[in-house]
Amino acid sequence: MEEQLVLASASPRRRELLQQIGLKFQVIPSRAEEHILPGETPEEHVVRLSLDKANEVANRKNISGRWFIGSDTIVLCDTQILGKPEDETQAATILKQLSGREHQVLSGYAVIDRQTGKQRSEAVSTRVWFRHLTDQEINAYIATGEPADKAGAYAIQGLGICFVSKIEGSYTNVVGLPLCRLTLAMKELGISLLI
Ligand SMILES: Cc1cn([C@H]2C[C@H](O)[C@@H](COP(=O)(O)OP(=O)(O)OP(=O)(O)O)O2)c(=O)[nH]c1=O
Repeated sequence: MEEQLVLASASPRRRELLQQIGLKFQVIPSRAEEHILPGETPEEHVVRLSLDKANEVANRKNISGRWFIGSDTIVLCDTQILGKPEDETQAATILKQLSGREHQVLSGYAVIDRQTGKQRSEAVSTRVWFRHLTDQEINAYIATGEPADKAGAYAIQGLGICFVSKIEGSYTNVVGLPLCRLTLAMKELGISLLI
């Protein structure tokens, strides 16, 4: 029997986080578009995209499964939304901006129950402080390839942890899914978990 839970994501980080808590699920990357709409707040943005990603997969006719999870992660610095860098130059600009200061990582999640039509969604924020980074460190970090597909051009679960002097809030939220909040929402929608 196919798994009833579907992760609508191409992110290996999200897959690993759900595996970490013992869940069995299908992984189907979403094809939802990721544009910022004029006037929407960062919180509204990540929640909308999370819902779009989950709904896009849930609405496909040939897909089995009952519950669909979508998520989106952005970095907020100086009220500016920093997504995934388009190239190495942009990665360097982002890392220089984050150097020596605090930023916010905002992840949205959405869980949709296709059987009952019920859904839960929310934006969760984590505060992260970076120590000062030299240009040499930034260039060496970019050369590792790690920043390429990460919001804010770093990975807290990788080498990027060396830049983090302090964090306040959920760690898994920075990696890509706020597991504490998400699992509460999953329970409310009837998904059985070990705890
Ligand atoms: C800040 C940070 C982000 N990230 C990653 C998580 C996400 O994969 C990515 C943000 O991009 P997203 O657009 O949220 O996700 P995605 O395109 O990788 O996958 P999908 O839309 O299919 O779910 O940044 C880390 O892995 N570690 C970090 O420390």
